[in-house]
Amino acid sequence: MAEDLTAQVLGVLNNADGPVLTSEAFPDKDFVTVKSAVDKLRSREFLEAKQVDRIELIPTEEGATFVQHGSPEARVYRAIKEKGEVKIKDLPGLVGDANVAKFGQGSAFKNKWIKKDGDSLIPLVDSIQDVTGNQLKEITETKTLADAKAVADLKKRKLVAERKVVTFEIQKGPKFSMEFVKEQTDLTGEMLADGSWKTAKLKPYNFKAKGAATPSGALHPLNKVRQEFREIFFEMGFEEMPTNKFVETGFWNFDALFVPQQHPARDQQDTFFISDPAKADPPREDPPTQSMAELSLADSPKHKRTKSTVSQSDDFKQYWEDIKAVHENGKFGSIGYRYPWSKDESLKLVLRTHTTAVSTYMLRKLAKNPRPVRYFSIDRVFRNETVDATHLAEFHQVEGVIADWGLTLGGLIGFMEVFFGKMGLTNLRFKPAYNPYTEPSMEIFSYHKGLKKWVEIGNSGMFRPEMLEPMGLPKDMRIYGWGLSLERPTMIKYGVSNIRELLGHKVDLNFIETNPAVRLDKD
Ligand SMILES: N[C@@H](Cc1ccccc1)C(=O)O
Repeated sequence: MAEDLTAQVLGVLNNADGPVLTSEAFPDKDFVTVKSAVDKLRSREFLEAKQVDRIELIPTEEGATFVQHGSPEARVYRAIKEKGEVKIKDLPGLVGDANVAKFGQGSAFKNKWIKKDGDSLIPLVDSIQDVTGNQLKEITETKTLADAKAVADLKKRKLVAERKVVTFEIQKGPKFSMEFVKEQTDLTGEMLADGSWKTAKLKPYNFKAKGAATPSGALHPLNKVRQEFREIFFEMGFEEMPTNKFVETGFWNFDALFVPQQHPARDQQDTFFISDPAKADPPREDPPTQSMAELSLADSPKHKRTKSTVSQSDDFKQYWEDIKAVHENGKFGSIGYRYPWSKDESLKLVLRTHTTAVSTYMLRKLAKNPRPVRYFSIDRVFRNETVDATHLAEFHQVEGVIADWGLTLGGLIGFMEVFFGKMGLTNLRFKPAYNPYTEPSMEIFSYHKGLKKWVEIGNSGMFRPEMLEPMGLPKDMRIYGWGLSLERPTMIKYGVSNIRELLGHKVDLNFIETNPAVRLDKD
């Protein structure tokens, strides 16, 4: 830490009648030490200070030799004068330096101090004034030289250099006193009790101080992007679906969506199966309830139904039978997949592989009171995938569903343009794709300017009659569905190229705390 000069500075001011230059009062103290004492005293009005910058001259290394031995021309003159006559070839030996002899001779000729006489040199004058040597001596002593032309000359000859010196001109301030009492920053209980507050010197508030950063929680980037998506959905008239169940039956995750039981997605490689319990009760008219709040209430132990009260309504039995029929032999105008449908397979418990399971039971509920609706959800899904830079075994799915009469594929494309347009993605392409539960199906691509290529941003389609008709939805009702991951736009927005920097134990908490708010508009 810098030495505390406060007391000395006060002492200097006490003995002075006017302004004092700190560089003169404290020639040996470094600038930082002086500044810290001056600042401390200035902030409490013990002194007033003005910063004064000035340029000082200092002789260079070569200039310093002139101060010591005189200029080369003076050295040459003195050597010749002393001997009366000097052979040119002996001069270097006499002045002790070949360069000094060479340059000194030139200048001494120019000054008309010496002249040539055959191969000897002889003096022309009785005495000389070593102007350059004297100028450099003066500079060494006073750090300045009045003659500006001479200074320019010396600089050109690299005999002096300039140095900027920052100093303070200080004088007594309104609260000057020799006693530097540390100001109190707190009015404490003890001060009130013992009366010392009456005489205490309290430090005035500094209303300009920025204050220490308050430690606080921070939203994860995924949550910020999620919130942006939610706002887009709400703005477009969507209701949020209750997605707080990660475990589903194969029935709701696959069968009700017309995903055949042999479909590769239902493989151990793609789906996580629950081992304990491995199987569920037959699906029934149960939750989902209307809201998130109701759903969590229904899940609470107080409201938990016991097995004895579980029964399948006739209506639900019919749904179950229709799903079996539509897979096995076909129904509702479909020829089905023609394989023996297994009830056990549909009762297997899985970590949901998509939130479309939730959309499905919301649509089944809609069949009770068919009307145009717009639903969305943004929540976690699980896939037994090989983990790499862009894939984890779990991610968040953004999902939307629109039910109405008279919907067409053109309408879906138009809607996608509006929906993704709100995120700044305007240049879309649609590619025919396949989902067991939608026909037609389309993958949605957007041109990524940064990556300079088309990237897939979502999957969509119109739900199949094989899925909707067993639910009891009107035959002429059409339903769009689409899904995308929350991680991909988040990674693009925050410039994260490895998903492990976004989720998991390698996440830098500093990044989470300081990352900016996101705006899903044009890049
Ligand atoms: N479930 C699809 C998304 C989707 C939802 C609804 C309709 C069509 C597609 C997926 O996981 O990619």
